[in-house]
Amino acid sequence: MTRTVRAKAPAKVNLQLAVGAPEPDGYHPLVTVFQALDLWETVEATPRTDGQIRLTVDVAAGAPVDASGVPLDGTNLAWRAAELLARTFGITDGVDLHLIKGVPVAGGMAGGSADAAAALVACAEAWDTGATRGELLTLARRLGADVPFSLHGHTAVGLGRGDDLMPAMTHGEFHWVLATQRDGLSTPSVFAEYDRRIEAREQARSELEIDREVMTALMAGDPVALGSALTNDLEGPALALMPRLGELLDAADAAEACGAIVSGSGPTVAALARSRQHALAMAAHLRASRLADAVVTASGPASGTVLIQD
Ligand SMILES: C[C@@](CO)(OP(=O)(O)O)[C@H](O)COP(=O)(O)OP(=O)(O)OC[C@H]1O[C@@H](n2ccc(N)nc2=O)[C@H](O)[C@@H]1O
Ligand SMILES: Nc1ncnc2c1ncn2[C@@H]1O[C@H](COP(=O)(O)OP(=O)(O)O)[C@@H](O)[C@H]1O
Repeated sequence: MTRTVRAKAPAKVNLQLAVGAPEPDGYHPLVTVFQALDLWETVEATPRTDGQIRLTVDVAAGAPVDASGVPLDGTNLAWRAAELLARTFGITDGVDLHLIKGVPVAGGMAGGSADAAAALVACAEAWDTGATRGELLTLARRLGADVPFSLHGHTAVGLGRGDDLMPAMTHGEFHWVLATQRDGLSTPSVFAEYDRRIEAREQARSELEIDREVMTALMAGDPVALGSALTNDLEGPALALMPRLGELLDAADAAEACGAIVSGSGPTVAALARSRQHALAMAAHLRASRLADAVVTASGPASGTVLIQD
């Protein structure tokens, strides 16, 4: 009897994103601190005996997601993850993949990477590959820079392309408000804008170091200290491509956010609150500003990719 296996993977926000000059292959060396948030992508995998992969997409109830830009073919990251896993483990079965999206598309929150991580975990189980977590992590790195963190979750430092992970110590829960836009920003175009800026200045950031203030604030569980330590080298480029995000950052400031930042390559704005209650008040303020298409609250750190048991 065929059975359906479900896995869920978290969204992320970058608490620090320091970007170096591009390498010859176009990729940029990063020092980043990721935090997983409790907004989830769910992937359902049902084996097929004909060797084919098929993919369908839904939106989770109430999620701020316009899924019209999600590819339904072999370019979808979840599809690529299933293909890579099958090739690696000599699997001849196919799979029906059903994605239930809870993370904005092209929002700088790694929704596609979460789908890839969840597809790896769900298909590994559905096909009974016996793959270890370490083997899945190796495949995740081949799928994209953010995919290993989607698998790992919690809070972690990312080096190299962002895919060389070290767990970070944290204390307690952090409460976030996420202001999303219907129009996404493409990650390569934000990195390209970053490159134009460093060419104009004729130099990139000279040192790439883990921000001690971020690490100390995480260990202390101190949202005020963490809020003032948030940094993102891609924020300037994202603002240049979508200037209205500047008004959202100002609105978060006016709502007394501990700190607010463009998440990764944007355009989601992530604002850190003092408490869950403050997050709800800030969300109401940002909704009333009408500067975002949707505003949701989330908490971190959330777990990495896990199987959902029925
Ligand atoms: C910027 C970040 C920050 O966490 O995330 P998002 O904000 O997009 O979610 C990541 O570095 C994005 O990771 P991800 O989206 O997985 O990247 P990939 O699919 O591997 O690469 C997409 C494109 O991003 C650029 N890229 C990505 C990672 C990196 N270290 N240097 C790069 O220059 C390249 O132009 C690459 O072609
Ligand atoms: N499973 C997927 N979900 C969303 N987008 C996907 C997926 N697979 C491929 N894509 C493509 O990747 C782009 C970036 O997607 P996403 O991961 O949501 O954003 P970001 O890289 O900003 O975190 C999308 O615009 C889409 O073209």
